[in-house]
Amino acid sequence: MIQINQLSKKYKGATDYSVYNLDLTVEEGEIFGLLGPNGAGKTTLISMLCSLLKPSSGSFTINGLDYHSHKNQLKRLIGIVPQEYALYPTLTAFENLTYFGSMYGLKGKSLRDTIQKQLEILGLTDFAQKKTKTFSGGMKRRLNLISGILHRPKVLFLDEPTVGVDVQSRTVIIDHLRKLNTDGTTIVYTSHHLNEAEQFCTRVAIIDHGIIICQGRPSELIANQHEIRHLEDLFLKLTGKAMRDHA
Ligand SMILES: Nc1ncnc2c1ncn2[C@@H]1O[C@H](COP(=O)(O)OP(=O)(O)OP(=O)(O)O)[C@@H](O)[C@H]1O
Repeated sequence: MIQINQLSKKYKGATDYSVYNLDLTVEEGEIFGLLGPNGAGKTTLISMLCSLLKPSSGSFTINGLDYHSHKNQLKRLIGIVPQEYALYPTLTAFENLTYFGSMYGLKGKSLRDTIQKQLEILGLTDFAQKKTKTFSGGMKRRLNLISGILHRPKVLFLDEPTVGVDVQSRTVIIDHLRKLNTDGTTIVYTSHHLNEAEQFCTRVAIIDHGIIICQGRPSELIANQHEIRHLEDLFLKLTGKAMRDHA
């Protein structure tokens, strides 16, 4: 489904690579977790896969399509849920979603029905006509999710979709992502919630300094290590306890 070959990114003026010669395959139907400390390169990688950022070198295909030759086809195939809220604060929830739906060529009754259904599943029906600037963090995260899935993408990229939300919102978001996956959407997501990733992902890759240092099924990665009971233990063992401050 996703085939990444020797993908690298060095930002303009930077001395180091943020992603370096990265090879990775994600199979159709997976829920794949990209895990790593702050500054590891997760957002950089996901931004390149969403075609929001140009790679310095290397290549990737999604469903056999390469960005350079099939840009428009690829854009329809994928959904993006960015880390920053992609919402217009002075528009209502319904207006925001109508705008995002129209960007994917959706319109009319079918778009309105899809929006209403998604708002209902994510518990936002009563707030459809409210401006999003009045929403709590959890509500914005749920709305941000809907904006990326209205066109029923085959592959969904999510950058920290549950950051800063309470357990209730997180449960609704994860349950909905599971349902989307069961219905045929391949999911690639980044998170700092290692317990969540352990439960949610079919496979994970731990990234540090732009390089994959370990990948596999969470249960197998844990079973293969002595005195490691959870993904978080393995994560700390592999990436260390030093903080990763950068500016
Ligand atoms: N626009 C940019 N210009 C220059 N350097 C950047 C830019 N964006 C990110 N970086 C650098 O690239 C590296 C990887 O950053 P990235 O945001 O991809 O990490 P991350 O794993 O997503 O981190 P976090 O968990 O904090 O979101 C960091 O060293 C960061 O400082």
